[in-house]
Amino acid sequence: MDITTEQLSAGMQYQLQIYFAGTQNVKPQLPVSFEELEQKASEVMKPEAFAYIAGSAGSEITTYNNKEAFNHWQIIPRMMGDVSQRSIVIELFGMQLPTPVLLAPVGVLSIAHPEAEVAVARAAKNLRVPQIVSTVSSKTIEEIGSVHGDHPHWFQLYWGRNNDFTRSIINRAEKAGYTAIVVTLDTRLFAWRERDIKNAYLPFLYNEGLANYFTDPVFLAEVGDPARNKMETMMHFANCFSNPSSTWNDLAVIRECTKLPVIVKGIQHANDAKKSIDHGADGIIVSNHGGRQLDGAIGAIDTLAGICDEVSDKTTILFDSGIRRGADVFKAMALGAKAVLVGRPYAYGLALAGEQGVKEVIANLLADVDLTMGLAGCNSWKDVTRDKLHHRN
Ligand SMILES: Cc1cc2nc3c(=O)[nH]c(=O)nc-3n(C[C@H](O)[C@H](O)[C@H](O)COP(=O)(O)O)c2cc1C
Ligand SMILES: CC(C)CC(=O)C(=O)O
Repeated sequence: MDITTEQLSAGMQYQLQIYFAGTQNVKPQLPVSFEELEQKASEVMKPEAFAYIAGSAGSEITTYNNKEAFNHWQIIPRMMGDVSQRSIVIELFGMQLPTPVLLAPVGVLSIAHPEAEVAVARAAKNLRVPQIVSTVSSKTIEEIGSVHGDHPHWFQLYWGRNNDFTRSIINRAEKAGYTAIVVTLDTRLFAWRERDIKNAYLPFLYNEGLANYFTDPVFLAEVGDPARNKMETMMHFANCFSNPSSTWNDLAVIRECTKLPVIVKGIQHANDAKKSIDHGADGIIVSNHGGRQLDGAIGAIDTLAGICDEVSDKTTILFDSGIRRGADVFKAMALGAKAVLVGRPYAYGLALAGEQGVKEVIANLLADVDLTMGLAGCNSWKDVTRDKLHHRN
């Protein structure tokens, strides 16, 4: 009997196409493993731009902990269930999405590729994966939003002292079709990043990542011509970018600005998860910013179980920081996440091959997710439960 492609799983079909291309001497364009991808990106990018993306806070132990912590959780596979009809579809904020992966907000992407977030948007739309667009994107939220059209795209807010700017930028995001607002809480201070300090490199000082500020009526009304006085412009940017004196009660400002779901990013403790719910957030992203903010922090995946135990019946929980492979996605979902975000891997894909590079990196990850689910003996995320994991300790 011939095996039809319909009988093959998505992940296997994808993999067989790669092997088949190999018989014609066509090899994948990009390295498949994250470690080789990162290495290759380091060879083609400007050293200071690569260091900005790859780097983390201080000794970079938090990024190491993120990776290591995934090894604390080990998958216990089950045999001989029928896993021929798998689905990695999820539901998120009333929306059906074909996969559990979202593209994390990654700012200043013009340091990786001239088409920056616009190339990412094209790839995301093609793969039907939502993109979360950063306030400090290199292209404007309107340019990126117009690529997406009806395809889901969310806006990530850097929330500073200037409430008029906050209202203005949320309003622009709503008009440009963004369907959720992600408020990042772990970046109220800019971390001590040794690689960037050594290189004396901060992309904003080269106008990278300022597209949304330089097109915002509130920002422009205060600054006038941004080229006129660079120092003054930077002071206004800092004012709009962060506010270390804000407290939970201030979340009301954002809640009052929008009817869209508000999701807070950077939660690492169950009590903060509870606070965010009490103050009107519709969801949380358990994240330590990929290790880029607090040096010496706990590996992000190790905080997920406790947070899910406390609040998963009250809110929607997403996860990021260190997702590199299908097994990482499986573990986060088994611990209780409803979806995951991926950061650096797609930034490297972008640096190496633009839109096509982002597509390849994410398509590889999705095939791996599908195969991991099947090999673990699961058909859908309903089957991916805590009892499929063993905690090594
Ligand atoms: C170069 C770079 C820029 C980032 N910019 C933002 C940003 O603008 N807003 C934000 O909330 N998070 C930002 N992040 C953090 C990501 O959203 C995400 O939390 C992190 O990259 C996940 O970890 P991973 O890179 O290990 O996948 C950035 C991360 C990187 C690597
Ligand atoms: C302005 C920054 C803090 C952007 C960012 O989130 C990052 O570099 O991690």
